Amino acid sequence: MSFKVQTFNQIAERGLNRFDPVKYQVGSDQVEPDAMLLRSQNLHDCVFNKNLKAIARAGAGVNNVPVDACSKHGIVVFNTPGANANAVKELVFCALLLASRGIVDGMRFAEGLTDISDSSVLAARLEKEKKQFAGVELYGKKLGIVGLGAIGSMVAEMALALGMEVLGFDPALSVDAAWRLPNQVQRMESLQALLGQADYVSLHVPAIEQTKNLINAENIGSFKKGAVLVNFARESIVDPHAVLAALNAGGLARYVCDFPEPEFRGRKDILAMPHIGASTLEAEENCAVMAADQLRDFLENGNIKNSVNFPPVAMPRAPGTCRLTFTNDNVSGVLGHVLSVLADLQVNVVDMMNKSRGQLAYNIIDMEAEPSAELQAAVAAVEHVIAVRLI
Ligand SMILES: NC(=O)c1ccc[n+]([C@@H]2O[C@H](COP(=O)([O-])OP(=O)(O)OC[C@H]3O[C@@H](n4cnc5c(N)ncnc54)[C@H](O)[C@@H]3O)[C@@H](O)[C@H]2O)c1
Ligand SMILES: O=C(O)CC[C@@H](O)C(=O)O
Repeated sequence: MSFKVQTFNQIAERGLNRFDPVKYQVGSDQVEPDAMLLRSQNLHDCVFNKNLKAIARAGAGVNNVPVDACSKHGIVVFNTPGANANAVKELVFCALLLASRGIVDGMRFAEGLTDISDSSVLAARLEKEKKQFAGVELYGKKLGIVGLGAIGSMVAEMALALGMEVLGFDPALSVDAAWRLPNQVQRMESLQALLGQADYVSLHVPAIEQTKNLINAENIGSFKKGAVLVNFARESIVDPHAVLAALNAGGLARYVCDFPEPEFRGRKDILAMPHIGASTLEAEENCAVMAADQLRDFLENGNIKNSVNFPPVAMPRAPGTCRLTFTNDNVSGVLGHVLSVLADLQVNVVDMMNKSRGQLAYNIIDMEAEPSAELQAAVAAVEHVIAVRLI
């Protein structure tokens, strides 16, 4: 059994090393790959080859992957939940400080005093001018966190440790995420309520249809006067024109984000970084290793962990068996039909698992003996079966 994995973007070496070179050909030049491994590469206009079985996003957001189209073709899409959350949390801490203290302007000012060569003259000038760069402390301020998943919950913990009050809003909070959340986080019933009370607002929601322009011209007026908006989630979540208008009107004090826009240039009240929230050695390695391991387990065993469109499925392999996996539309009767095909071909089933998620169902069947050549085609021909593999 051998597989081709096509890579996009800079994938950490530690992740690439997880692929055994005897079984895998890995690289950006692979054609007709079994799987793709990527970071922010936009796949929306990509034409997928018929052999493609899986796409692994080494990161959290999957807005660069056409997930619905993948589901239609039975392509499993993975991400790496939480693997870069600490990196983003640390940069949010930095963003809160940058927004509150005269760090950037003060450093630029000091750097700009190039005409002063005497250090005591320089020190006297800096002492005289430093009042322009005075700021405020985070301690005692209110941080509103929108989206309390992997990153939001870590930001909450950090803010509480800094002595901030934390307000949270997440109407879709999972049970696991709720368990992770410190109980001092005050639950807000609406985004509006959070915006009205927070001194700082940090966004940690996915870029999906429901979060497009979540911060917009209608609700930007709800921010507390002088509040700071922090966006290390995605550009589509914030309407930049609404932010610019609020900054110009003095409603918002600062916008710190990971997504520069041409109109942001030269503004002292906007600090825009080049999408570096997850750009740490540790996060890049964590994401690459997790993505690679998930791909390997899927390609070699058909197991699925951390998919955004398929259910989680893992079945230990019964020794000496051959494994059939298939994806089907989640309608009744398909599994029964496939089992009758196997019975007609005199195949003995040793173990099996069937799970569904939304419109899709996924099945693993371990069979006693090596099946005849016609089995895969016979299963593929069953109505509502989308993809079949023999592993
Ligand atoms: N800047 C970067 O480099 C960087 C790095 C990692 C993640 N991100 C972005 O951050 C996002 C969040 O990452 P995560 O790891 O915390 O994901 P996550 O899935 O663990 O958490 C997202 C949370 O948002 C909540 N949510 C969804 N819709 C919401 C809404 N309308 N209002 C409030 N909450 C809502 C979900 O219920 C979930 O709890 C990612 O989807 C990605 O786009 C950016
Ligand atoms: O790969 C990156 O650098 C960014 C990843 C980040 O945006 C994510 O959604 O995890």
